[in-house]
Amino acid sequence: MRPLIAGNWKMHGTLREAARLAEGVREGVKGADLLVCPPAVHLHPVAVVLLGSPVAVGAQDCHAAAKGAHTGDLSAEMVRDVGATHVILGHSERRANHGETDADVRAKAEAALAAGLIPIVCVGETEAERLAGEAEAVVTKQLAGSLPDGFAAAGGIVAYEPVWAIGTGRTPTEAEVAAIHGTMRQSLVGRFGEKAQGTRLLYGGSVKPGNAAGIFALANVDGALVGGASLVAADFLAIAQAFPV
Ligand SMILES: O=C[C@H](O)COP(=O)(O)O
Repeated sequence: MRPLIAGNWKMHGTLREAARLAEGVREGVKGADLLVCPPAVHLHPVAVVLLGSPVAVGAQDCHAAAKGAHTGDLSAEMVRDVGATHVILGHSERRANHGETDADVRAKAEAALAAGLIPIVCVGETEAERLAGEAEAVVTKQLAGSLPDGFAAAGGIVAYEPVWAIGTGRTPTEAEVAAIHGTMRQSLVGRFGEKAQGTRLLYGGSVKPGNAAGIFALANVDGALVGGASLVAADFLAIAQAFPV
């Protein structure tokens, strides 16, 4: 399957910096499918910069409701309307900072699918859970609770992001990544059937140009969700180039 390299810009940058970063990615794209996920206020201008290019645009969150009295929130339809095709859901920063549960993430993913957006649902264990030997159980439970029926058929994407690897420069060993991704594939195929063999499983957490090739060579790793390194166009593009195509 074609790899997807997604950049999560989180809460960084001015409008001018977002536009320049998008231009840099647009100028260097080749090979893998690329996606950039700017802050919500930059979604539309970044989508305009990337119009007609192979680089897709995604949001970092959306509300579960189609509309209503939800001050400060954005519906999946609004996100779609301004040019996004994807939405990251259930990132550990939202689970931790906004108390999002698996049920919340599932409801948001349902809203995303209804609006024609491809959800990228994030799962991952904390360091304490990893040390307790619970990583695979935690991830399996998060997948079961966070993914709606129809997720695989609609092209939904899963990102495995161990919480302790995000922004820390630390990563699991390649064997640990391969083990979790294999478990996720099994779990998805068990629930959704053979079509889940085609579900993209991204790895996220301190992916850099220097470690991308080793991670991408692993079975059941179909791309990456990149944070810090996606804020520098050359680094993001170098990560994309590391995928064996
Ligand atoms: O969504 C992206 C992840 O949280 C990874 O962030 P990072 O590459 O800065 O570790």
